[in-house]
Amino acid sequence: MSFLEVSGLQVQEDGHTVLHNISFAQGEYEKLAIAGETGSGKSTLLQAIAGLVQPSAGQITFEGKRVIGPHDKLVPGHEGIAYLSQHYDLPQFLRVEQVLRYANTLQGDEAETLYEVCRISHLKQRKTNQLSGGERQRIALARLLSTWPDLLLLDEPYSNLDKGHKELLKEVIHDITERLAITCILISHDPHDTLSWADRILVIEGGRLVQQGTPEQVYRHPVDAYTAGLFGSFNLIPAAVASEFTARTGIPASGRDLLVRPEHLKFVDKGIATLTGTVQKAIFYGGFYDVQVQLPGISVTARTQAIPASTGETVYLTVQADDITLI
Ligand SMILES: Nc1ncnc2c1ncn2[C@@H]1O[C@H](COP(=O)(O)OP(=O)(O)OP(=O)(O)O)[C@@H](O)[C@H]1O
Repeated sequence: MSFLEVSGLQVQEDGHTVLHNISFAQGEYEKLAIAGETGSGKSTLLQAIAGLVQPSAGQITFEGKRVIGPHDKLVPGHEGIAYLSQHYDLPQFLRVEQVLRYANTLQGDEAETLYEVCRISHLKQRKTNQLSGGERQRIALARLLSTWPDLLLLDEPYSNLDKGHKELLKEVIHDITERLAITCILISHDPHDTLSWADRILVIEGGRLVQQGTPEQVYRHPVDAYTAGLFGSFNLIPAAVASEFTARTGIPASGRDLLVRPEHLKFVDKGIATLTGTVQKAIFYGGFYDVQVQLPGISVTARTQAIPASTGETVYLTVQADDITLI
């Protein structure tokens, strides 16, 4: 029995199918992230898991029991599952301590641990209208967790936070898993948040689950250009010029397009190069340069720590077989 099992889930809104036949399972304490472009159905998927959106087909099973949709339940939601919406709300003009007391089902020490984990112990005497966005969010989170759910669904928790509040919230989310033993699913549009945190990432495109895998798998071997683009920049090499790239790699010419990440195109000496080109321009990004190189038939971007040559000069490149994805 899986901790969470979603099978053949379909959701319709206003006559449109928003989620198509989604199936996956999550183990207890497995950190699952959901990635996808705006409008792909990520929030709808979390809301269906929370029992807040009615599936039109399929089912969701949590800890062995079916999650009931809002059409079949007087008070929508599931007591073991908490959903932190992008649009959370706090009561106005109350002291934080009052907000938490009204929601709280926990006893003294447990409640204090929760407030400590959420980094809000020092805010209890403040009024809710005297808080920053990051503080409000951590209080909303503590209020939600005071029912001590087994599964926490976080919908874009880092959007609209400055760097300091974002880093603090990352520590809070880490401690929610480690200290409170609550399993999390997280949506973020920033690949740094998902790649660095998740055990597994689900990629949603147009309401369909198009790939699931470890961060390394989805980053290094995306199934298509859409998935590749969610996690960073890439070069799309059309099949017509692909043989130049696969030369000396042992990858057979397959008539398919290739994906290569900029950092996987390496500047090398002429003797071991597979590609010869001309530097078009180099753009400085702080920790690295993106160098645009004109090859026969295509311009590519290679990422490097140091500019290999001046504009107009010849450079030599190579790429390893493992770093090429056929699509
Ligand atoms: N209640 C609803 N009524 C009609 N359409 C809806 C409803 N809820 C969602 N949709 C539509 O379903 C699609 C998926 O929406 P959803 O909010 O799940 O996407 P998302 O991937 O979370 O987007 P974002 O990243 O912008 O939050 C969108 O086209 C949206 O307009």
